[in-house]
Amino acid sequence: MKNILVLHTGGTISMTADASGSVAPSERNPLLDADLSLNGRVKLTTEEIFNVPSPHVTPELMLQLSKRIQQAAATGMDGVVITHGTDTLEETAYFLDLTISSDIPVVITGAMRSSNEIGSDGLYNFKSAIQTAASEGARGKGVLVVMNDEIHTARYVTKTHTTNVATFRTPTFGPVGLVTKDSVRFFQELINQEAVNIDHVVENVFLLKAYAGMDSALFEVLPESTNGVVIEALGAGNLPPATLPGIRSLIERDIPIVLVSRCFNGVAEDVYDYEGGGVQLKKMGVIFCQGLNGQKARIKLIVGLSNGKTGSELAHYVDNAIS
Ligand SMILES: NC(=O)C[C@H](N)C(=O)O
Repeated sequence: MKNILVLHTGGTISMTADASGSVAPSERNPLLDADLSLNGRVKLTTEEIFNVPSPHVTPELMLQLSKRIQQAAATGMDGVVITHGTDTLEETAYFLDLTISSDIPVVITGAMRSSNEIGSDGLYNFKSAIQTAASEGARGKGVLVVMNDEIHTARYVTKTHTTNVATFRTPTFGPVGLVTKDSVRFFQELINQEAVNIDHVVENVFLLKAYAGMDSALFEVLPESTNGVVIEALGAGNLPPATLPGIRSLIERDIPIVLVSRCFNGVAEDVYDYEGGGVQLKKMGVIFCQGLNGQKARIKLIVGLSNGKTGSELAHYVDNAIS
């Protein structure tokens, strides 16, 4: 029998739709009444650690969740399942992946349809997540996201559709496993990454998206207290030339700038050697982050800074996304 800790945090999976179709938190989380012991194979211990829609989730709440999971691992739990709203699920999942050092399975899930809607996917995803957390194959694989029968890594999964139940996808690399009625199968090797220890989260790390004709205006209005900036750059990792004065002034202020691509697939690299091209940006000191999307790169920058990393150590930590 596996002892699994369930941590409910809120989101559509625990919400109810009213007669007009508007969705809001339920008076009582319907998942609390679900009997999902998988025919006596698992014993669930359930906590509502918080109950918020995921747009209300902050890095501070992610840290609280991370600490609770580490404590559960230290006190003998065999696995952890987290239910979460889908809007920021990928950010929480990646934050946990970067900060939890235990190798017990940690699985996060959510739902696209609330508990009383036709075709509600919550209970089913919850069951799949429990199955995964109770499986031997999930050990040592970092934080996993289970939705719609698929298993994805926290590092690369992203929400791709506003309503479709098949919203969670892993661009470029694909899912790492599959949940069937009775089994959990993994079909990709996972890359391990060492977790870092943090006891607080650094604030004022911003995310900007590049666009045709972008200039330095947004860089110039960043507050004095800015600790870091992530830019979703164009294509393989290029920016319009008019952004360069803004980039230069941030680098002169020792504010780390991390660059990812705004493209859905692929990695950012210093390929182009023209004004604003990746070669020039890298020479200026911009950190290229390979394979993460903007919101994940921001989480990684927050975790790195909160761990006290600076300079080349921070650059190595942030850019080392694939190897
Ligand atoms: N499907 C969902 O869970 C979306 C909801 N707005 C949330 O993230 O809390």
